[in-house]
Amino acid sequence: MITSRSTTEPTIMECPIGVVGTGVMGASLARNLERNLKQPIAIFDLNQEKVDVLLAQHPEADLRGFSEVGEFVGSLKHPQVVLLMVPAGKPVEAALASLCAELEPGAMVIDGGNTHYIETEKHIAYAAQHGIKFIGMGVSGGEQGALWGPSLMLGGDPSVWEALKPLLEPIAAKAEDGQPCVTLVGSGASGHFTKMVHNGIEYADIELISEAYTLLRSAGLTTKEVATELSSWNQGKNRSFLLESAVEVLSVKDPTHEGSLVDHILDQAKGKGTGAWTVMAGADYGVAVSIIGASTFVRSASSAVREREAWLHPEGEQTPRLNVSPTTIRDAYFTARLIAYQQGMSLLAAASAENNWGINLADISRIWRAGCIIRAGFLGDISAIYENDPESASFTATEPFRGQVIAGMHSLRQTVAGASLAAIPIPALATSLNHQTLLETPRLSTALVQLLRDYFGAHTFERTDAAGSFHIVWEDDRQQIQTSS
Ligand SMILES: NC(=O)C1=CN([C@@H]2O[C@H](COP(=O)(O)OP(=O)(O)OC[C@H]3O[C@@H](n4cnc5c(N)ncnc54)[C@H](OP(=O)(O)O)[C@@H]3O)[C@@H](O)[C@H]2O)C=CC1
Ligand SMILES: O=C(CO)[C@H](O)[C@H](O)COP(=O)(O)O
Repeated sequence: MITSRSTTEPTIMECPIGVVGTGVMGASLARNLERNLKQPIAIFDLNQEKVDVLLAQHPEADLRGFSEVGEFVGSLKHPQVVLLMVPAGKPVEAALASLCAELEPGAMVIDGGNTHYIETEKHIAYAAQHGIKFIGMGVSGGEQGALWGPSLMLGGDPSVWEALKPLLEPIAAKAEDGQPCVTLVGSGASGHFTKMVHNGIEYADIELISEAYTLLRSAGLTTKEVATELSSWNQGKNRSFLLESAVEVLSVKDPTHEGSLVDHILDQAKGKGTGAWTVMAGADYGVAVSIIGASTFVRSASSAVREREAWLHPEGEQTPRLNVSPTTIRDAYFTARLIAYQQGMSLLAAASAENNWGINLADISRIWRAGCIIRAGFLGDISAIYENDPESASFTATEPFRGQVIAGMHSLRQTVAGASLAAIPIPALATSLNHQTLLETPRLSTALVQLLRDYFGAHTFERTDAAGSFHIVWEDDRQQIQTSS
């Protein structure tokens, strides 16, 4: 059944793209596509009511609604292009299976949801059996971004990008220089991997801002004053969407009680999985994403209600007093934020090398300049560093960031020390300090780690003065033997 309000005639091969899933993101993206492509857009949802509501609420948009997959597919121009905006997991599998039965070989199915990249690899193989290209595409920007300009991270081959460019560039966010925030980030599942890492950085920055808020409150500022302080931080290259969002949410008064809304919010955060996936990917690829880890586990620890109750401090909710200035907290936050972005970039580089995805970090930082949740004023400078040196080991070790990190480390140290003495938990700031200190330390405690592993498990060790692997015959004469050259 066709439920389009825009036409009484059946829609056959008129739509350049169809959207499956008309929830928060799908509805906004369908409207964005219609507004920018100025062509009818097909929409389909298992929940017919959602389609009807969308059509009723937006009579100005030429959206063609369908309740039957065959008719939905029949409304698409060739090559057929479908954008899936359904929850990850079973809904993607179910939607893909029903589409593969209807679409013609050569069709393209884009999954714009937050699907785990390993699942994406399976979907690519499944669709290929039907001659269909499955494309994992990270979409960031939330509901408003989807409507007015998201950042889009596409994974696939160059022919897919050529075909989809005319559909995606018009709907993507535009950076200050007018460039659209969409690109082919690499092959295979790299689009979804990139979005996952984006969300990992999002977890870290949200936690760092939240810790800075707590510290500023402990330093004696009211919530209103914290909002003003954060607003003063949100300038020039330091500005970011998340800082701007913090200023906005901290300025909201509680609708039912005295004071700020934030004072009446339960201090137990949850997540939908992308932060944890980033931590697991870090472990898989051997990249320290420790700040993202700390930020993910804060949410778990905050929600461990029984354990927290068992340890609750007798002084209850008294705010500890912190003797660190707002300027020092600001510089600590700016420094930790750069270190967190670097961890995400390092993970992208490692996974790309391992999978031959061909991810270009300059392009990724370029398309994160607008539209996405982690957009920030300094991403243009990060992009320039990777443009100049695609193999750069670390943008933070390169100017202008190197000088900023060196200058900011003292503030980060003062802040972490002050918070520790005042018994204020700041896992993300503390982890940033430790991670950066580790990178700057000429000789680490991991020498003893090597030796202990060899002692109990004959895992061998490497030496500073000779190549190859060695083992000590611990239980005998403690001779050193070379196990490989
Ligand atoms: N919300 C956000 O800010 C962002 C979300 N994302 C990701 O985008 C994806 C979609 O998110 P969102 O729009 O928030 O989700 P919603 O739950 O709001 O919308 C999903 C819609 O898809 C429908 N649906 C489920 N299964 C099928 C199917 N097999 N065929 C057709 N329609 C189906 C659902 O119907 P029903 O209601 O009956 O279940 C629902 O209407 C997720 O992967 C999410 O993680 C990405 C970026 C930001
Ligand atoms: O994808 C997004 C933004 O780009 C979502 O906002 C993000 O996934 C929220 O994650 P969580 O609910 O786990 O905090």
